[in-house]
Amino acid sequence: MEKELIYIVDFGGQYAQLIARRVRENNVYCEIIPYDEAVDRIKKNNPMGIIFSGGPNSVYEEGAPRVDEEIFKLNIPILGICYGDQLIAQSLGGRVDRAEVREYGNTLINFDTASLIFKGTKKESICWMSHTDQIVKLPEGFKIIASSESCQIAGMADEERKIYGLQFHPEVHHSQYGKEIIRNFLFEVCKVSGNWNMSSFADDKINEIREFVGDKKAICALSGGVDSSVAAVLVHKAIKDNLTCIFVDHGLLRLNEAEEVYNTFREKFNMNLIMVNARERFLGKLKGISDPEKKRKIIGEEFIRVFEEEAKKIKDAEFLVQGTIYPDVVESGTKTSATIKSHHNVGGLPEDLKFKLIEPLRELFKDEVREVGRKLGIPEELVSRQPFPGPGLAIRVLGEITEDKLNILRQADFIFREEIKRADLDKEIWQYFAVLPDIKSVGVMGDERTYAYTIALRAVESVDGMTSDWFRIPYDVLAKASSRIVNEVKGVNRVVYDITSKPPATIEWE
Ligand SMILES: Nc1ncnc2c1ncn2[C@@H]1O[C@H](COP(=O)(O)OP(=O)(O)OP(=O)(O)O)[C@@H](O)[C@H]1O
Ligand SMILES: O=c1[nH]c(=O)c2[nH+]cn([C@@H]3O[C@H](COP(=O)(O)O)[C@@H](O)[C@H]3O)c2[nH]1
Ligand SMILES: NC(=O)CC[C@H](N)C(=O)O
Ligand SMILES: [Mg+2]
Repeated sequence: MEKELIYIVDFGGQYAQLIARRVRENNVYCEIIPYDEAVDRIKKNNPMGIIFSGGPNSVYEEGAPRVDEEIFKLNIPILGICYGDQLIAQSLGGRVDRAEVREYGNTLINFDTASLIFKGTKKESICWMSHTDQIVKLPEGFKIIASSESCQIAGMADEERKIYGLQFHPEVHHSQYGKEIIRNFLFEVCKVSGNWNMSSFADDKINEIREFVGDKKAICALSGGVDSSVAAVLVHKAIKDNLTCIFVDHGLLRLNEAEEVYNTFREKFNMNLIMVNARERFLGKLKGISDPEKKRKIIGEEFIRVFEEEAKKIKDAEFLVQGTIYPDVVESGTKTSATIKSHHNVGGLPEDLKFKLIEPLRELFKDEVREVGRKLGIPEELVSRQPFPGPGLAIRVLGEITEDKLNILRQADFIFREEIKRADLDKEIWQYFAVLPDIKSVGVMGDERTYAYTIALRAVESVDGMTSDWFRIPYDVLAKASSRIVNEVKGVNRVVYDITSKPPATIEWE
């Protein structure tokens, strides 16, 4: 069966990944590509449709991102959203200007329901807008298909050439017929059949990897977490015993984690597995370092050095498999998106990396990775495991890392996790852990003054880790955890609960 591909050209829009979601939800495979590689990749891979994302720039500014106009001559349907819409207009001879009335949020829009892209919608619909510019002159061959009170050209189309532009955002949850519009573009305009799903994703990747690796060998950075386990099983299906998994104990794991991961993998999977004790070298390199980004980069590099040493012991091990997923990539910063934090496996990689990387999950979100894992038959307890960041406790001990602080955090974290489990909340909460902020405060214990550490507890609900809210843990569970931590962990005299969503915070503290 021919693979149906949709490309999303990213102009730095906040919602580029949401567009990808919406497409995949329709059983259509898609990838997000940077605008300056768009034409080359489109010509090479011949997608059935192209979606231009929104973006923060104004198309008429100097240096604003654009695509080679050849893209409009390739005879592939295009849907432009917001910035993408404006770019189509400007590139094809229309005009874009600053709008007199800017529109943000809920806006009532009139659709021309005769247009293919609005099939099955109603004439009046609430859509989500977020723009300061607007199209003031249509390009030749286009007609208006949507208008709002202050934006006459809220939608335009050249139905013959199958080029559509929308000023509003159909990809966001709040746009009333958003899903229908995306579906119409895919099925009515691009004529996809929707034959893709997570099983075909896995099959495709397995074939691709088998071809890519040939009879060489690969090592897999295995953490025991969801992403690397799914990646390992996928690659193992492709190259069997030519894969060796390497689990690094960097001294930043949780209480008993190293043994648990090692034993689970030995028991459940029939794969080559090596555990490396690299505690001293990681902690040595991190000594005296308190800047979060520096810590992340040191860890990223040290991981690779360990993998290099291990790879030397295996003949022809040229490939490195990592369980990188899309949020790791965006948050590490791309050409168009800001660096929020350098995930060790992306932004923390050293420049002189010699391995050829295999990252089969790089385009997916966490919940999609879990779905792939289930399709591959990975046990549910592993697939639904809560995420644990590769840099481990290094980014939960704020400031300088010491053995002493790590031990305090390990014990507190263990108690918190135990109490969550006892309260039967472990399946409900997306991620939960303890943090050791670098602060001491005064307390009184047994009539004596104490001056000791504070532990912060964090628990969040999320779908994909991109946004999250703090979990409303019942007070009695918090009370129990707090009292146990202060009583059982020496060096702690205060416990606080983090009640911030993401954004504006992030899930981890560093
Ligand atoms: N201790 C480790 N040993 C070897 N590789 C690791 C280790 N920790 C992380 N990695 C590598 O870095 C990648 C990113 O780590 P990350 O924690 O995001 O993913 P994960 O552990 O696979 O899944 P999860 O997000 O569920 O914890 C992993 O997929 C894995 O390839
Ligand atoms: O592989 C990883 N390497 C990292 O460097 C890293 N930093 C954060 N995380 C995990 O990613 C999700 C989002 O985290 P943040 O809101 O803290 O950015 C959360 O689930 C975090 O635990 C990491 N995973
Ligand atoms: N959300 C967007 O794509 C915005 C596009 C453009 N920067 C505008 O303000 O109109
Ligand atoms: Mg992990």
